[in-house]
Amino acid sequence: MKKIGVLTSGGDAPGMNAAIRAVVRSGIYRGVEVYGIYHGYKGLITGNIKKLDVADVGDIVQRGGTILYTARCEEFKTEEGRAIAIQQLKKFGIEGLVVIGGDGSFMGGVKLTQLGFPTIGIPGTIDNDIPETDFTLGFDTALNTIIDAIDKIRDTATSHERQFIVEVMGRGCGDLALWSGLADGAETIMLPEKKEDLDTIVERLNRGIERGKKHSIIVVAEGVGSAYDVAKEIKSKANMDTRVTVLGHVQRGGSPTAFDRVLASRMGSKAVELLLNGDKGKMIAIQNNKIVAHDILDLLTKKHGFDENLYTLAKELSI
Ligand SMILES: Nc1ncnc2c1ncn2[C@@H]1O[C@H](COP(=O)(O)OP(=O)(O)OP(=O)(O)O)[C@@H](O)[C@H]1O
Ligand SMILES: O=P(O)(O)OC[C@H]1O[C@](O)(CO)[C@@H](O)[C@@H]1O
Ligand SMILES: [Mg+2]
Repeated sequence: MKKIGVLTSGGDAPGMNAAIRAVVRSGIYRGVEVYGIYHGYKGLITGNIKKLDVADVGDIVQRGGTILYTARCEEFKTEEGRAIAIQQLKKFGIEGLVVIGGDGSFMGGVKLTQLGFPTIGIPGTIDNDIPETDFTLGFDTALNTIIDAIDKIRDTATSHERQFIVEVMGRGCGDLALWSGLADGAETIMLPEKKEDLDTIVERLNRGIERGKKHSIIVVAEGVGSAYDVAKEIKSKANMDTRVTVLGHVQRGGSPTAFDRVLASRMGSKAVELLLNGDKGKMIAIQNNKIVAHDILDLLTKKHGFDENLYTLAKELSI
């Protein structure tokens, strides 16, 4: 293999740039040319492709977002779209591809692999919703952004003796809510994986109030529903002064943490190594601090594991 490509696809995540840098530099170090494909699969179809040199990925390890831009591309889901993409890859002489993104992006990669075009995935999404990896790129940074925000919210919650409902991202996965809730000592954590009825939650809040606790933080994963609805229901069940904060896309930005930068570097290098060894249709993962690879079709039949122990611990510590 003499030329490989790299693209980012789906929602962006801090650490994607560090992964792009690692793919480009590991590729060049191993003697191959590396091409950046802009705007995800859309750029593959339109041929928005450019050779990247060592200097092109300088000064980006610390930057959030993705210098390659990202997109969701409906056309790539069609056979015709993918046929054009393959033509473009052939035109540029690119023989292997690293896809940095989420589960949808990996499905796209698998389709390319099935068409005889080797692809390796790197999990990049703040949600941490990918099976068979302990962490995805961006999760740790987003977590730290959330914690910083909740610490600030707690100051005002304490001063005004209010109950704050904070909505964090995570469409189908409650990891951001669970980890931030535990790290911030939230009184209640609401997750899509663990439905708890509001009466129980209100009872617990009331017990706290009886003990003299005048404020509390409730962290809600977006997959559970709107924080505004939760606040409305709490108000209807108990006379509490509530406020809502929806953290939104601020969670997707910012300079990646050291953890995400190191993870991105390890994953990017491993992806290139695998591709050049003739591997395909695999996703790089981290398990017990080891960088490993899993068959994408296999792993997409599974669900990201819910950490029951962490949930129990969070409950234990917020009695
Ligand atoms: N089944 C599929 N076949 C071919 N391409 C796909 C498929 N599913 C998704 N893709 C491609 O991958 C892109 C990104 O997918 P998706 O919007 O699901 O995001 P993702 O990678 O799962 O990231 P996230 O969910 O973290 O935002 C799609 O817009 C499409 O171009
Ligand atoms: O606004 P967008 O780009 O559609 O993304 C929103 C979604 O992306 C995620 O942050 C994952 O990247 C989800 O938690 C959220 O629902
Ligand atoms: Mg997804």
